[in-house]
Amino acid sequence: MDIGKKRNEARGNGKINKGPGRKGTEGDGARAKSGNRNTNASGKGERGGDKDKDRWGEERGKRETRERGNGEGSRRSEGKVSGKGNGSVDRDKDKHRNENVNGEWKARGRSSGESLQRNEGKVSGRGNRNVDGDRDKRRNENVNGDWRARGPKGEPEKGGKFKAKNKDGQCKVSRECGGCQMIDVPYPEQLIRKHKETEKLLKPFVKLEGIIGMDEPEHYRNKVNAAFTHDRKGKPLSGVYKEGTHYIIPVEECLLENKKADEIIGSIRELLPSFKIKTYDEDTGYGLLRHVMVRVGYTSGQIMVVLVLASPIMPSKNNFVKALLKLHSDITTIVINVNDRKTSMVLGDKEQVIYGKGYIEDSLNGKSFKISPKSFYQINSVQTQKLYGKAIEYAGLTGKETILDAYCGIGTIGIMAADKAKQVIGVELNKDAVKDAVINAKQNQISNIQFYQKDAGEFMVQLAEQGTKIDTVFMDPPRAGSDEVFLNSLVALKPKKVVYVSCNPETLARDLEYLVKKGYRGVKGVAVDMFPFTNHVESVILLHRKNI
Ligand SMILES: C[S@@+](CC[C@H](N)C(=O)[O-])C[C@H]1O[C@@H](n2cnc3c(N)ncnc32)[C@H](O)[C@@H]1O
Repeated sequence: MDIGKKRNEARGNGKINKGPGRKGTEGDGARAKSGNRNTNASGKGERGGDKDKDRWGEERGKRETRERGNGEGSRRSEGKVSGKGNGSVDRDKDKHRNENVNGEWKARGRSSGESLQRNEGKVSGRGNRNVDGDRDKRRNENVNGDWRARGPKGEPEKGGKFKAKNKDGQCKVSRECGGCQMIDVPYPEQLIRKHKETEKLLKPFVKLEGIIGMDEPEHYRNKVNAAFTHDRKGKPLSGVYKEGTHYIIPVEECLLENKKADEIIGSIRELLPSFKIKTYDEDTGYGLLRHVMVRVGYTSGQIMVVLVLASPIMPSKNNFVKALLKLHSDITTIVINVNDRKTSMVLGDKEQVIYGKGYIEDSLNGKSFKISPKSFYQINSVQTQKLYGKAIEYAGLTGKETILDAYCGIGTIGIMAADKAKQVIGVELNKDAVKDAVINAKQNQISNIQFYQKDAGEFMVQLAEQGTKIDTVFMDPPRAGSDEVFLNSLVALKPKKVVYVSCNPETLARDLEYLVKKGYRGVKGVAVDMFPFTNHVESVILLHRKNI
C-alpha cells in the first residue's frame, strides 16, 4: 500500500497520513460535507440506474439536514427502527416470541408491521409517530399484565426493571421530548420489534442470527448533550430540542443518560446565575452558553465537560471551574468549545482546555483509547464491546490478512483487530479522531497499523487505482451509510470479506443491495441493541465475495 509514498506524505505509526485536497472537518459536520461531495460523484459509477441514484441522492439530500440537526451527538442521531403501527401483540403469539440463546435474543413470530422511517436523525423526536391514541391504549393494556413481558434471559418478568415505563410516572417529559419512542414498551418486546424490523429489511440479503440486548437497559448513554436557554425571568434551563424546532424542552434527568452527566449539567445550570453567565439566545445572538456536553468513560470513569460558548471570552472562568470541581471533584477535564456560528451544529472548531488534559481515556475489550471532544465514540460502551466482538469474530482473522478499517474514528475496531492480522489500514475524515487513533495505536503497542485522514470514498478510489490488496474490509459509516464512490472501489478491490457495521438498517439495506448485485453474498448478521427505549438499532453483517 503506497498511498503515503505516492503523495509524499508521512506514513507509519505516530504520524497522520493526510489525503490530498481535502481539509478534514470535525465531528458530524464532516459527514455532512462528505455527503454533499458524494452527491456530485454519483451517477458516474457502475451503479447507474436512476432508481439507485435517487435512493442515494435522497439519502444524501437529507444528510446535511440530519447532520446539522444532530450536531455532535444529538441523541437523535443513531439508526432507527421505527414505528408506524406497532402491531398488536397477543398472548398466544407472545409465547413464541422469545428464545434466549447464550444471552442473545432470538426474536421470533409474526411481523409487527412496523416500518423503517426515513426521517431519522432529525433534531429530537417530537411528534412521535409511534404513539397515537389507539396504540397507546393497546400498550397500556399490555403493560397491565397481558403482555407477558420477559426478562433478558427469557424468564417471566418479576420486578419493574424490564417493565414498560409509564410515560407520566417515569419520565416527566417523554411526550414532549419523544426521544424514547419505545418508553411504553417492555424491554423484551423492544428487542423483538427491533429484530423483526431489521430482519424484514435485510431479509433479501442476509439472515440475522438474532438481536443482542442489554441486561441493564437504562442510563447507557456515556455522552450527554444539553442545549441551554432561559425562561422569561432569565432562569437557565437545559434540555433537548423539540423536533424540527429550536425550542428547548427542559430535561433534568433522563432514562437513557448517564446519571452523573445529568447531575453535572444540573450543577452547571445552577451555577450560571452566580457567575452572571447568560445562556445564548439564538434569535438575538445575545448570551454565552449554548450547550454543555459531558462524556463519561465507561471503564475509566474519567469525565470530560465541554462548555460550548458563543464567544471565546468566559468571565470568571477560573472561579467557575473551581466551583464546578468543588461540586464534582471527579471531573477530569473541562474544555471550552467556541461555536460562534448561526448553526444547529453543537460544536464549533475552536477549543480551549481550561482544566485537565482536554480529553478522556477509556478502555473497551482490553484496549485503551484517547477520546477528544470532537472525536466520535460509541455512546453505549456495554453494547459496543459486544458489537466489536461480533465484528471481529465474523471476520475470522488468521493473522495473515491486510485489513481496512474504513470510517475508523479513533481506531477502535482496527486496533482491536490488529493482533489478529498482518496489517491494518484505517481511514477517517475527522482530523481529531485520526490524531487520537495514532496515539491509541501507540498506547496499545500496535505497530502494524497506519491511519489516513481522508474521505473514505476517495481513499478507496486510490487503493483501487493502485491495485492494493485488501483481504478484509471493516466498514462502519455514519447513519447515511456509505456511498457509490466507496462501494464501487470496494468492489474493484475485491476483498474476500466485508464486515459492515451499521447504525441504520435502512441505508445498510441499500448498500447491501449494491454489494450483493456486485458479487458479494450475505453470510450472517446480528442486530445489537445499542439504543434501548428508542427506535434505533445497530447491526453487524458479514459478506463474502462470491466464488471464493
Ligand atoms: C459510526 S462512526 C464509526 C467510528 C468507529 N468505527 C467507531 O466505532 O468508533 C463513523 C465515522 O465515520 C467518520 N466519517 C464520516 N464521513 C466520513 C467520510 N466521508 N470518510 C471517512 N470517514 C468519515 C466519522 O467522523 C465517524 O468517525
